[in-house]
Amino acid sequence: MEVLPKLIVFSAPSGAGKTTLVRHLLTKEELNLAFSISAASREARGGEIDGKDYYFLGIKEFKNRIRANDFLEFEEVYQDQFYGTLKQEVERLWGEGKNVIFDIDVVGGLRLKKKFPNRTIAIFVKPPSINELQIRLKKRKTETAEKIAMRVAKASTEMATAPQFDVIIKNDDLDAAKELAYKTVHEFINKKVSNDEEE
Ligand SMILES: Nc1nc2c(ncn2[C@@H]2O[C@H](COP(=O)(O)OP(=O)(O)O)[C@@H](O)[C@H]2O)c(=O)[nH]1
Ligand SMILES: Nc1ncnc2c1ncn2[C@@H]1O[C@H](COP(=O)(O)OP(=O)(O)O)[C@@H](O)[C@H]1O
Repeated sequence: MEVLPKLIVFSAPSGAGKTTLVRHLLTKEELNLAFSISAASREARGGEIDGKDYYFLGIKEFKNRIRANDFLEFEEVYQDQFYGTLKQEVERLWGEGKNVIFDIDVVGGLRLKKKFPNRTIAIFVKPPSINELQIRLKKRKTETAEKIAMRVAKASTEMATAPQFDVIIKNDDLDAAKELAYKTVHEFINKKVSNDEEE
């Protein structure tokens, strides 16, 4: 048993606070984390940088990469909007000796856990209520009313997957959620686990 680089997965309905928690953990050098940059089928929007925010592949290239079996996991998260984790991204970060942290949807998160059961901790971020999700998304001002409605509509199905995760962090009081996230991740990355890469 060794202390191998790990996968730290944060999944949640949109607006629950996973990006906020992931960003907080990335500031903690002792956790030795690197963010997994996902591939997206859409083009970059203003201000977004290819290879930093996402690898913006475009739909044609994304589908080619699916056919080439280049993804560890991918999902059509919203209609015609594909997101996925490229195998080479995780290999790149593990090659640097980093623990890889993911901000991905619930289906993708559970898929990674199944692929690497020992090396992954799957964390579900639970909002106080679905109503609160809507309030947070409105306040965030990054989505149109239509997009918010689409995300909120999906939230109940996503909430139902929570029991399948290793840990549920309720994000009501943000400081308490940050503290629990830190403690959970710190403990897991120092744990000795057997290699399950082939499973
Ligand atoms: N399965 C999967 N989901 C992802 C991945 N990357 C991002 N997502 C999810 O896709 C959804 C859309 O992301 P979001 O940042 O809200 O949308 P954006 O405005 O297109 O960047 C969120 O639920 C993310 O967690 C990935 O690599 N795999
Ligand atoms: N505990 C909290 N209380 C109030 N607002 C929060 C809390 N956690 C996050 N937020 C805010 O809610 C919005 C959604 O959080 P974000 O991290 O972007 O969620 P996600 O990545 O899950 O979509 C952001 O504007 C964030 O600042």
